[in-house]
Amino acid sequence: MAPSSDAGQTSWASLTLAVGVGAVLGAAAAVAAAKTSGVEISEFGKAPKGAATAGRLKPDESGAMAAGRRKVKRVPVEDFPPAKNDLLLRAARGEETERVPVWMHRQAGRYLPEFRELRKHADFFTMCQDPELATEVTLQPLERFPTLDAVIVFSDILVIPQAMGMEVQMVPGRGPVFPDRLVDPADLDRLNFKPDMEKTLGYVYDVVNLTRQRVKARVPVIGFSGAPFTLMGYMIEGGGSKTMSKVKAWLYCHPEASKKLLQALTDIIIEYLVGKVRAGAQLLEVFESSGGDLGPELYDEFSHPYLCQIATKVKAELRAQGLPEVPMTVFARNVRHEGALEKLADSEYDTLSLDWNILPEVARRRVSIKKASLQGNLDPCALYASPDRIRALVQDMVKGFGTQRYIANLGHGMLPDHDPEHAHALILAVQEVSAEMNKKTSQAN
Ligand SMILES: Cc1c2[nH]c(c1CCC(=O)O)Cc1[nH]c(c(CCC(=O)O)c1C)Cc1[nH]c(c(CCC(=O)O)c1C)Cc1[nH]c(c(CCC(=O)O)c1C)C2
Repeated sequence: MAPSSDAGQTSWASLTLAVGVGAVLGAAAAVAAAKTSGVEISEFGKAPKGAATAGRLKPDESGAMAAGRRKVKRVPVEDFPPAKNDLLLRAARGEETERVPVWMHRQAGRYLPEFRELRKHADFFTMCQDPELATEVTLQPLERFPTLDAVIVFSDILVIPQAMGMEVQMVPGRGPVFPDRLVDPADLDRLNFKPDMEKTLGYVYDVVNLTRQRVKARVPVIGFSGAPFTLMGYMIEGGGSKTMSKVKAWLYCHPEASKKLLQALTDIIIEYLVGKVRAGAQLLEVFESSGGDLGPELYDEFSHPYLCQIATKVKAELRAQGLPEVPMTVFARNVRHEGALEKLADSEYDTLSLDWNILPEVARRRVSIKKASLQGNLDPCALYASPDRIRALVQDMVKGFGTQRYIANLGHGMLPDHDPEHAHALILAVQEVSAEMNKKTSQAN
């Protein structure tokens, strides 16, 4: 593909700029770090022959691009020490915790000035594809909030449609855009249903592995994927959508083609997630962020079975390959119709992540503590409140969920205009309030 200078597309100039900034940011440090951290720097900045511009990569090109820039010497997963702070993993597995672990969806992102500084110079997908940059962004929240209980690897759910051959642009102020969305079932022929994971998404494995090296066992590293229906939604809508009318039209008019796509996505996601564990991920989260756009019948037919398949098959595959059997979380946003949470609790997911439209005590009543852990669910907009008010809201939330089998988080993600100090207030409040509650309970017993 020739370099393009169309409006809204990244040009060679900005790619060069991004690469240049990477060099400026990293040059001396990266060379020094390379010697100690297993990163090999190979021709950083040299675009491979025929490569697309950043953010517009085709499958083969993205692998070549990442490989052309930097190679990470991956440390085998069995050589990593376990996390010293393993509260998140214990809470997910249903083991006792002395306090509630806390992290935030989208904690590595635009509300952090240090993220925005890097983002000024680099296209979003360039950042995802550069292991040094992506690892740095992944660790930024932990550097700022040292008591945070987990890091989530910086990437995006839309790297899977890219690996299947679709073009995705991240347009500032607009979000993801697919210039050639899937219009009708004949368009499925354009997709690669069996992409070579290492070639197309090996750069994500590099970020996972490098993060695990750099986090130095302080906290667990979370890997994630979008769920099949959520990804299908972006691929057919061509970006975010309020009504989801195009993708839902597919479900009603082309159910068989829809299932063909959902199954292909499921198979890819399974392989992708297993690969993340092989690279070092210690917990996996599956984001069905668009699940609530389906009514109960559509959800039961087009989302739930694929979500379950992912958990069952990822765990079976981890066992078969002798990889660590990591806990899995599902975030089925706005899915709470009768029976839905109960069914997810019966699946192989260890944790259900909840949005803020359900009271903590109601969720805990519906999901037996014997069956699953819960994660969530503070309204992200609550972070606009004062730190004192945040603390009071956290107190209610932790009381509602209880301190065991519970992971505090937002009901969705951090927003770009959040004040990082308010995120800090959330973290500290969860940790102090829950430790205090546990102390009181043990004294009472
Ligand atoms: C920081 C960021 C991300 N994605 C996007 C950004 C902003 C990009 C920018 O700087 O322009 C674009 C980006 N990516 C997406 C969107 C559209 C949806 C949205 O606006 O929330 C945008 C703007 C699509 C996307 N991307 C993601 C989801 C699922 C979770 C959710 O519902 O929020 C979805 C739906 C997952 C995601 N995305 C990201 C992470 C990183 C790790 C972390 O959580 O800190 C994760 C887990 C990172």
